[in-house]
Amino acid sequence: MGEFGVCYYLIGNGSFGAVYEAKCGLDSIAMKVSTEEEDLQIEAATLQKLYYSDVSPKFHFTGRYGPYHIIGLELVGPDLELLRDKAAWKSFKRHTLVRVTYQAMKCLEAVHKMRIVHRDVKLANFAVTLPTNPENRVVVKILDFGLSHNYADEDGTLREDSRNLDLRAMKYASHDVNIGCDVMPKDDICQLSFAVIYASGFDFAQQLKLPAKQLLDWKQELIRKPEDTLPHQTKFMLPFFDIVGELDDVRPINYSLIKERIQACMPEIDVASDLILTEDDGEPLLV
Ligand SMILES: Nc1ncnc2c1ncn2[C@@H]1O[C@H](COP(=O)(O)OP(=O)(O)OP(=O)(O)O)[C@@H](O)[C@H]1O
Repeated sequence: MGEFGVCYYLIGNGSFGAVYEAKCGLDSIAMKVSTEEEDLQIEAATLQKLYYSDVSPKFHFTGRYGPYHIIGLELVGPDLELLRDKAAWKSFKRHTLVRVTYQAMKCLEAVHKMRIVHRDVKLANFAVTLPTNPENRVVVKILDFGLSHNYADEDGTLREDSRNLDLRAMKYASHDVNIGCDVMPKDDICQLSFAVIYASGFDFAQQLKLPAKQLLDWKQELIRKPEDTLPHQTKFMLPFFDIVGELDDVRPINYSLIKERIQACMPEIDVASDLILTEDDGEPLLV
């Protein structure tokens, strides 16, 4: 119990801090607490830019407590890593996977529209909203802008990141980032495609343990020949992987076409239809 009768519960742990739920009566918010001032400032500024896009938790305030920097933000529900972990066979069902991919793609589209690259796209950095309606409908939101970067000015001039982060060693980075290229929007989408493979039940953690060269080759093959490289449980999403493989840093990204391709992965359902957060044996289940 903290000041003013506020209760704090730990809900997430990160590399440099933690995320708490702060509960005061019926009101709850999330508080992200970190020792990394610059990353948190960038995150706060990015969340403010994205406030009206509705693809990230709403920004409430920033503050400081001793050595800790704090962001108060909208509390969301479970993240996709946890939901995958709780799902049977540690995989989303196909109809859930295509809807999740569609919504995650919409998040990236809104982020890129602001000339921001996220650079840390993974299941743990997407979460569903808290259900506030009787049908438990939820939407996917994108979290954690600590590594994000405003990569271009309004006139399109590319901007350097003064933090000089070396993202080459990031195992789940895209092939191009691993070989030293700057992260551009297509690399966020490529990281999303890895998250999709993981969400389909593939043991991606094991894949990441491959020697660096082998892992790099696999990523390249995924771009060149997704039909031969995709694990069997993700093959039905070939139309999506085909278009991800065609993306480059020169031509503008056609987000509508990518969303059409996600729809083509499962024509029998509407991929833009609602996700429902329900429970199975007391565990959260996304359908
Ligand atoms: N607004 C929020 N509402 C509820 N839970 C949240 C919220 N933001 C983050 N979380 C939870 O906390 C976890 C860690 O959050 P986040 O990724 O922002 O922190 P981080 O310190 O940057 O983590 P990492 O270093 O692992 O990337 C998330 O995976 C999610 O489970």
